[in-house]
Amino acid sequence: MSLSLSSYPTRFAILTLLSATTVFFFYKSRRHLSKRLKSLNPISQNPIPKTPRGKIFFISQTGTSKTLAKSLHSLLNLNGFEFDLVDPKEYEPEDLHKESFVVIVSSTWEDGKPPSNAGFFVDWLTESADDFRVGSLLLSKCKFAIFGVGSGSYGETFNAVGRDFSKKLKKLGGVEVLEVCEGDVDEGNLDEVFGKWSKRVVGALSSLGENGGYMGNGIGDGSEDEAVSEGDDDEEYDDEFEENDEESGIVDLEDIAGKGPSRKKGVNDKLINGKLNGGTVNGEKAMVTPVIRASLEK
Ligand SMILES: Cc1cc2nc3c(=O)[nH]c(=O)nc-3n(C[C@H](O)[C@H](O)[C@H](O)COP(=O)(O)O)c2cc1C
Repeated sequence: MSLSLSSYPTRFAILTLLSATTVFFFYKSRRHLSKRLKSLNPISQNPIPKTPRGKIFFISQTGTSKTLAKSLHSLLNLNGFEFDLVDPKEYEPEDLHKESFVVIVSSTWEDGKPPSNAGFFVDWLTESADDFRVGSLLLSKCKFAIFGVGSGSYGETFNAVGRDFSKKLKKLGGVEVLEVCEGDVDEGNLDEVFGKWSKRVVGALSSLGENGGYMGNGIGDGSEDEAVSEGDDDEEYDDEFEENDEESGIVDLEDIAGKGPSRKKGVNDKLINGKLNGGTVNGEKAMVTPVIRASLEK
């Protein structure tokens, strides 16, 4: 049977073939175009991960530390560093491991204890730091600096809380970027000491920004003149950062890291067995240890 171009079936077959080819190439070119557009716009595919804003915690009974923390907050904002001023009472310490930079301004009270707004925060840190299974990498992404407010007349417990914070955060892997600064209300120069220390915080943040250790939008280049907006103090800031002390003693870190004691209701509510219910034991708020929590979430 001979095929003639003029025959109806042949024309129909050619037309069908042409249509199918056109549809195929149209589809292919659209896919190619959309792929190209995506590759030209990498942000839509790989959004830049959001680094959490820094946190300034004020731990204060009568407001002194809170006032100082507020002034540091203004100074950091003025220098382009994004920080939140936080009352630890309102903070979930379980989120600490997500923080990139934490500043604590804390006073010390009777018997070297912290003010009441830090009760849970301190208990959480103590439990976590004392539990060898939590490990020393829990806060390894968190850099921190501490300013203590106390009175020298209390002798051994002078600024005990600030020093204790430093020890516990370091034990959990936090990286202390400045030595604890111990302000003494009895000396009459607390504001001045705090002002100098604040400048060193700005300097440290500027240096970290350059090294990619902190993703604020700091405008300084690490020099004190540029980083600090007021004052004429020429004290050098200390930008030596302590290396993360990676001590061993970690048991099943994957299960436990980032899971210190929690006050999140959902977690506490899961503990039943007649012991814990609604996050309380005999009417008191329950502390869930990392170990209990890890086994709950398995
Ligand atoms: C009852 C009492 C106990 C104190 N105990 C200590 C202490 O043990 N160690 C210390 O360094 N300062 C101690 N202080 C001093 C406070 O830390 C100081 O007054 C500080 O300015 C309070 O800051 P705040 O208002 O931020 O809480 C104590 C003060 C009072 C009134």
